Amino acid sequence: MTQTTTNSVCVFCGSSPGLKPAYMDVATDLGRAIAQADWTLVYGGGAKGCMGAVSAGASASGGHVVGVIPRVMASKPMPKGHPAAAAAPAAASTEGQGPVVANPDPGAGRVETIIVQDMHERKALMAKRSGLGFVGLPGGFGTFEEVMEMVTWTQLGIHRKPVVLINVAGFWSPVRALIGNAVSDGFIPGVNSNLVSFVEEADAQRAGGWGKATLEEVQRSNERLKNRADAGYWDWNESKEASGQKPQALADTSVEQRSVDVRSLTYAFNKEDQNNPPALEDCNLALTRGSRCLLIGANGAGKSTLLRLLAGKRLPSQGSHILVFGKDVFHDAPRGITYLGTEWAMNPVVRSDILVSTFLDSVGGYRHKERRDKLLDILDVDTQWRMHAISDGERRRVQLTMGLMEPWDLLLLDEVTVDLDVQVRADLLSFLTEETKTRGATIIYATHIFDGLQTFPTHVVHMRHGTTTTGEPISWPPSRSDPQAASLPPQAFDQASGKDDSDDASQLLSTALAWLREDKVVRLERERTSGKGPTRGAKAAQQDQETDSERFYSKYDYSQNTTR
Ligand SMILES: Nc1ncnc2c1ncn2[C@@H]1O[C@H](COP(=O)(O)OP(=O)(O)OP(=O)(O)O)[C@@H](O)[C@H]1O
Repeated sequence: MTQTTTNSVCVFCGSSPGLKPAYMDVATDLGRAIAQADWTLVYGGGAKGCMGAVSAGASASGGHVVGVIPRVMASKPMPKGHPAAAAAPAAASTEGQGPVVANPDPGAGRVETIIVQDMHERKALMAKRSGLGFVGLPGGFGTFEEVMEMVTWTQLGIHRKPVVLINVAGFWSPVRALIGNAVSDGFIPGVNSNLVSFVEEADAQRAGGWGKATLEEVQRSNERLKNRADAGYWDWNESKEASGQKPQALADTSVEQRSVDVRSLTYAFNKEDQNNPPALEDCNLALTRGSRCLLIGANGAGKSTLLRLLAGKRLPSQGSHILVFGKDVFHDAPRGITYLGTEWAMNPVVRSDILVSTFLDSVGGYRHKERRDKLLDILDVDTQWRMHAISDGERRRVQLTMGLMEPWDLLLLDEVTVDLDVQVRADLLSFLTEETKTRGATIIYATHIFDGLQTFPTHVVHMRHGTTTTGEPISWPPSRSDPQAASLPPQAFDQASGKDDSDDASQLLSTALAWLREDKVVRLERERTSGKGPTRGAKAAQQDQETDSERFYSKYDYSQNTTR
């Protein structure tokens, strides 16, 4: 059974416009309460009706909002017959100008959109991202179906999370009556009737609002379920293991079995600076021993920052949780973590006139002769080179020999293969794969170069704007039975990938390309809705005032008179 521990709650509700003000007010209040409690709101990604109100309520109060929306809804105008199309027949869906939720009021919060292929993937992902449980506001068929399926999954043992229905204006009373009928006629065991609970007007008055009362009920029901030994009929992981499939999630492995366990990780370079968002926010990453995980993300997505935090080089914000082999990396660092980053080559010491053999011995090469010699062969290093008189690629090979000589249990690689020639890179990747298979070592590798990597990773993680986009890493090669795979673009499953401008693209490269394009669209949309306009590119530059340097150089621009 899988259980995510982050404080997040998933809200199902209607997205039709023109709903009763009472419903809209409750939705707004719920969003606000979620933000104030510092929980993440996971919802269906719509901008109208209760959906729009709950997300606007949360983001206006500075909350973190995650919208999950199928691609077709995110990119097409409202179809005929949809209540929203009747309200504004000429307008394209605001759920969808581009693959981004057009939240009408992004407020101070962080609105994030995850595009999925279909409704099934949406539901699976929302279920996964909901840490504490599900809340049902008034809605139509879609809402009925979603809340009932989430209850069914708890009854079946697929997850263990409560459903709380907000009974504003008695909207859900018929459902309560229906459950009562099903219990008395023997369709639902009596003990399971409270898998669904209801928040009433009196609860709202007592708690000081519908939102607060609902959050209290979610917590109460969550605790109740946690302590119920008999909740859930079957063990789904057991049945997957029996059929030879890998268990889907790591959440059930003990902390000691995991090599890496990052939960709700947040980090700001400058905590005082309120204008800049943290470099990392709500990152989650859990791996078992022997995993090879690729971090994929655009420049500035937060890959290096995450790797440095994992290496214990920086102190994460309070409430963050980084364990490596069950130990806190900053306060109780475990042995066996090796971090190799690009900054090493900038250090003047490694550019001084020193013999490579002396250099390697100075960092303990003599203690690991066998591994050192193996690496000297793989990386094709001449021990008679002098560090100040070698190429960047050669210096990188020395760094890798040095860093990999001592056996490591967790290797954090930050783009250090960038200047290796293809043969050395391929041999190195084989060596690393072997290390994970024979010694159970774990590797996390951030790179922008995907050539020859298609078969390397066991997992991939997408980082977008400082956060991981899935609660757990996505298994690679991808499998449709992995719930995390819902956030992969279709190219990931396309054996004949390579149809776009990346000629000979592997599925991995096509996936990375699709993700990064989507990330850019999300960023541009976020900039547009924030009212700040573009912050990068020519348009942003045009908005800048003429600078002092521009004035200076235009005055003394001798290049105009120079013959080229
Ligand atoms: N020393 C620093 N001080 C302040 N902000 C920083 C610092 N280093 C990085 N950042 C910011 O943190 C964010 C994440 O940077 P990071 O280096 O982790 O990204 P990355 O994904 O590794 O990018 P790249 O692919 O370019 O290496 C960026 O927005 C960056 O501007």
